Amino acid sequence: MAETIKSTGLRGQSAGNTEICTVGKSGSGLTYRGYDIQELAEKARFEEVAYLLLKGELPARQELNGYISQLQRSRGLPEALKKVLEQIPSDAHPMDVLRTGTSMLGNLETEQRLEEQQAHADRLLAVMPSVLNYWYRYSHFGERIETETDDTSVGGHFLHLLHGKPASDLHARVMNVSLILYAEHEFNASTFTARVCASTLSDLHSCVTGAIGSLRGPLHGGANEAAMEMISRWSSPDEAERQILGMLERKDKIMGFGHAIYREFDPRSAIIQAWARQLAEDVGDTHLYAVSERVDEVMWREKKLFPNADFYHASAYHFMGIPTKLFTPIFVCSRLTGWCAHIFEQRANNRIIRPSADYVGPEKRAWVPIEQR
Ligand SMILES: CC(=O)SCCNC(=O)CCNC(=O)[C@H](O)C(C)(C)COP(=O)(O)OP(=O)(O)OC[C@H]1O[C@@H](n2cnc3c(N)ncnc32)[C@H](O)[C@@H]1OP(=O)(O)O
Ligand SMILES: O=C([O-])CC(=O)C(=O)O
Repeated sequence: MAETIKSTGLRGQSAGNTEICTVGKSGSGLTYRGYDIQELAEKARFEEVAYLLLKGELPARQELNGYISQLQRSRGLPEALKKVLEQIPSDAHPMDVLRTGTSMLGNLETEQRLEEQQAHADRLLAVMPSVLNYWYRYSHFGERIETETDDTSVGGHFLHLLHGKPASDLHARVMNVSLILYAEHEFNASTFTARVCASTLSDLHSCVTGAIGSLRGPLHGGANEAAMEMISRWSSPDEAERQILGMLERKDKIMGFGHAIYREFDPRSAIIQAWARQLAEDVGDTHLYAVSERVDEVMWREKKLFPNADFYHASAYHFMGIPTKLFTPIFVCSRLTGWCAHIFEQRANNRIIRPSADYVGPEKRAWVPIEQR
């Protein structure tokens, strides 16, 4: 029995090799192709990190400039995809919109051969903010927006499409860091979904569509939205503390805390926390950031549970005027890079992923005719 519980959720079991990322190893505990997350968040552009993950090495200056131009040129939406997006109601969850948008794109720009995989991954990276914001602005405000902007960064472009004006330097900087932090995380649930799908030799759009479905859940990417809904209910740190103690008493899950691999801290949290603090000062926030810090303190004091990547993303995104339901879709715009890198890796050394199950159902028994049941 103890063995069954331990192995639930495949925890602690290796499911394969990867050259892309380490999680929970020495140092800061998170590296992308050998580069430490802290250094990447401080020094890199997201487009450089995307290049690193998808193509294996950091780009030289010319390669980076070329990549940025390529992404800029690939932001347009086919008319048939716009038509589909216009059919999706305003109360749909935006993760469902991305799932449908990716799937539709797979019908319009189908991956035919393995050699096309890089081009399709780059296209998805360029076009995902367009899919989301075209639907959002049309369904909520009746506007058919132009999705091609001059913005050089994916993060700045995203905010530009959302708000209809170029992002401030501070907001573009925070989006850059956020997209880097969310880009890759080894065999997490959504990436594993993508790899399982890739292992059947399916197409890239199917792998990404499945991964979006896995990321949507509140135990994974959906936790940033759930954390925002939770902290926005409380108007002071004292109220937050009372409510959290009550939730812990009732054995409720506190969204944005804990992790399947990290045991003491998630190295991404302190990085986005510092930006959330700066944004709080920038907008003159009077309580939301303080509420977040108090929840963090109480969770550590009571349970030795720490904020994961999602918790401080909630207040950071909120301070940039991003609607809560778009939080997890931003995660998609970033994690696409990790998913696609893993799809490539799986394809390069493939064997169909097909584990076994321990049967715990009824013993073999006799068929009962329907009249006798
Ligand atoms: C980007 C990301 O996807 S990061 C993860 C985002 N998800 C969340 O923030 C959702 C909240 N967190 C959780 O549900 C979990 O911590 C998970 C899903 C992330 C990890 O789950 P597990 O690997 O099963 O967690 P773990 O084995 O560390 O749990 C140990 C104990 O702490 C408890 N625990 C873990 N996280 C929490 C939490 N956020 N709130 C309350 N209790 C928790 C578990 O219930 C478990 O208690 P038990 O031993 O009495 O059953
Ligand atoms: O690794 C995990 O299980 C979840 C996570 O933090 C991520 O996907 O970024």
